[in-house]
Amino acid sequence: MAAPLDADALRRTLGPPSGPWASIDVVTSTGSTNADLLARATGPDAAPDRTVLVAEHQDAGRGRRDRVWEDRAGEGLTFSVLLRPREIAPERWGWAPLLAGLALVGAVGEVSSVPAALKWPNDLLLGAEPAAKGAGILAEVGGGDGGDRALVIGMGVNVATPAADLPAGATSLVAEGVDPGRDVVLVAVLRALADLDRRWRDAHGDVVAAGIVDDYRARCATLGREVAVTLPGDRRLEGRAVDVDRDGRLAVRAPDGDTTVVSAGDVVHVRPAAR
Ligand SMILES: Nc1ncnc2c1ncn2[C@@H]1O[C@H](COP(=O)(O)OP(=O)(O)OP(=O)(O)O)[C@@H](O)[C@H]1O
Ligand SMILES: O=C(O)CCCC[C@@H]1SC[C@@H]2NC(=O)N[C@@H]21
Repeated sequence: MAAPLDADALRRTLGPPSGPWASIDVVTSTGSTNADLLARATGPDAAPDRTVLVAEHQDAGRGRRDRVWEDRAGEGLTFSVLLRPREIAPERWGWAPLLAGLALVGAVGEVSSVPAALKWPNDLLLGAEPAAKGAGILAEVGGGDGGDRALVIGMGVNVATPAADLPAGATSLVAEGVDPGRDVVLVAVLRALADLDRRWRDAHGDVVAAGIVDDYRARCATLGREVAVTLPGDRRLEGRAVDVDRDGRLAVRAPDGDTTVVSAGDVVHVRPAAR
């Protein structure tokens, strides 16, 4: 097992006092860091804007649609951030997982030369083609409808997990031949995410004006590909992924030219279309 993450060292590295992050805590084990921060979204001890919670291990890590997120203590990086972007109307918060994806892809590029790209809506792909899933993102909204509403963005990154311990279809930085250290990856992600969050808030959530949509399109491996999108009720949509729009939705053009736009919250699966 790699060295445990040291919260004091992380705070020091991010600068006084922890850069833009209000607090950074590391726990040895928990169910889910997303669940923990959602529980602290509201109430007398509500977590402040820009709270970070890292777990060495989660025993109930979850992905989209209540899927399981697997990690092995000391090998993966599992953490969540709680944001209260009051400058942005909650209708625009759907960009959160895409923003986090941009932070991940930027951070991996900074700490390694492993090819990294985004699979819309919430996966980071690592390695040469065919790339595999190296990280996943789960964004959830907590708190009430009022001023205590909060965004919780969780990320699971396969850093030091050996290939043999990974679930099918997954990879890790170590499996791709580099071991930058979980602390180094975490600091790079938190710096990148803080920058993107600042740009997002400064633009009041206008991702076009902030240049965030263009950045996302440039890193999105889904665009230009033939995809099969499964929607609730076993509905299926096949065609070429042609755009990610200002609301973070994917536009899919069917062979007959009809274009359908799908939201991240609606999709069950996005897979390469069978040829
Ligand atoms: N450590 C891990 N690394 C990579 N993948 C994981 C890990 N733990 C769980 N998974 C996979 O991630 C899935 C959840 O992610 P998501 O809901 O994005 O589905 P997906 O399989 O990545 O996407 P899609 O079905 O659209 O291809 C889980 O069902 C599981 O298969
Ligand atoms: O691939 C997915 O569907 C998303 C996976 C998200 C996993 C992270 S690990 C930290 C945070 N806590 C959780 O329970 N899930 C997210």
